[in-house]
Amino acid sequence: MHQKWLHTTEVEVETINSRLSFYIETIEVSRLSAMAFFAAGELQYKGQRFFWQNREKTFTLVGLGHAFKIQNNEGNDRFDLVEKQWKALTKNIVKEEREPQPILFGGFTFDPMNDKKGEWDGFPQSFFSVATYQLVIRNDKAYISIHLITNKENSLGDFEELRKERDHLIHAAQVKELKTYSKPLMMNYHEPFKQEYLQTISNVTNLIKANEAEKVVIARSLELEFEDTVSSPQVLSHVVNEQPESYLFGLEHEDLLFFGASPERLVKVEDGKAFSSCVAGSIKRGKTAEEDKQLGESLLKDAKNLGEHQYVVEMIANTFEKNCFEYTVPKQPKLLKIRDIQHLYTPVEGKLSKGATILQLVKLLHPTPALGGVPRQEAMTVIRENEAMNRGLYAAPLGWIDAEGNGEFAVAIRSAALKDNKAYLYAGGGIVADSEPNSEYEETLVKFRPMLRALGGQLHE
Ligand SMILES: C=C(O[C@@H]1C=C(C(=O)O)C=C[C@H]1O)C(=O)O
Ligand SMILES: [Mg+2]
Repeated sequence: MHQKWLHTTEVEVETINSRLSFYIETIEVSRLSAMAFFAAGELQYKGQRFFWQNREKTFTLVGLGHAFKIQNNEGNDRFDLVEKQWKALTKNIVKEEREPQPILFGGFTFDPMNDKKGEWDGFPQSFFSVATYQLVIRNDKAYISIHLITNKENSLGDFEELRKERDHLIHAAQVKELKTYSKPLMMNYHEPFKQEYLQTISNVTNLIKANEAEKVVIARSLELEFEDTVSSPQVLSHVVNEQPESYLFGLEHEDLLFFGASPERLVKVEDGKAFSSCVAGSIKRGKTAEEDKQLGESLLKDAKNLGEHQYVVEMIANTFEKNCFEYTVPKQPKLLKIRDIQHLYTPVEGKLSKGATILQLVKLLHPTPALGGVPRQEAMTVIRENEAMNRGLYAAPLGWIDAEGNGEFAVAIRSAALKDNKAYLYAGGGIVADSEPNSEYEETLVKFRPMLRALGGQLHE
């Protein structure tokens, strides 16, 4: 194994109420499979792992174990609180050139005011962690960092143990865990709220016609049951192989795995530049190249879908207007084609004003009208009162930040929660005055496909 020692750092950090030492050691390793590294943590770190890959596949991140958690149930203050604690934790870290830094990974649930019971019971409104073992693959190089954050006086012995364990994990990832996984065996497929969903869509279009809101995104869930408990690497490996054009993610919290393949960026910040994307308006892929092209062209001209899209463009442009000294928004949407569906897509870019940060943008942007609606508060009330489920992290901001203020959040759609031998799949769509219950229903079926496929479920036409 080729190894290059980088550095060991000890910094004193004052968090909200205690003094901690932050030990970091990063080594470069010969390239290894991120999935195999994730799988190597199956015994020791199950329930404390995460996986992330950006759309361009230029950045892959895996975390095993929690060196430190930042979590809270503080409603609207949750974004500020995570930012404050992360700053406190990292303010003394000395940046070394070109090395990956400690990364904070996690998400903010869709709606802290939703109290419906279900698979998300016990999940915090904000849940982030710094991994004990962090794998970063970037620019074709792989780095593994050990993070130890402790209030103990002398932790060098503990750190030595972590080094041994790291070497076992690397060995397992390179030698033992390169498996191919079969699809889980599905026993039951429930569409629990189909009639309610169709009814809700017609109720919501009536509310919209009565001017109680302009656009509301309504979602529903599917429940699958499997013969056996399904493991995280098993489903993630299928998602990774089957959805090359999306953000790929998996986040474990105790016995729940939330995972998915989303085409939608909420916000990315890199060296003071901010990027967001408006993704709303959908049509299926064609069976032939010609049909696909025709469907795409009709989507680009369709008034109902352009309407859905425009709400998102206006809101994101408005947020960039207030937080950037310079920004661009193309006048016309393009097509974003992914395996199962095509969307209207408008990228937005800007240069951040002084004081604007990625977490502030997440706070301001979430939920965009692609996932919530217009006006925001009215739409959230309609969602809360009309959806049968708790969205948890579905349609919510999920991603990472580093100590320098760089990071990226996707909108966690095309996603599912896995708990024991059950999976809950989520999909929704933007409802406007001229929405049709049946075609919205069809749209959700298309949006379920990526996760249904990864889980070995049947595919609807
Ligand atoms: C809500 C979802 O997707 C969102 C809704 C879309 C629509 O209604 O056209 C398109 C893309 C997403 O912004 C979902 O996939 O569950
Ligand atoms: Mg739609």
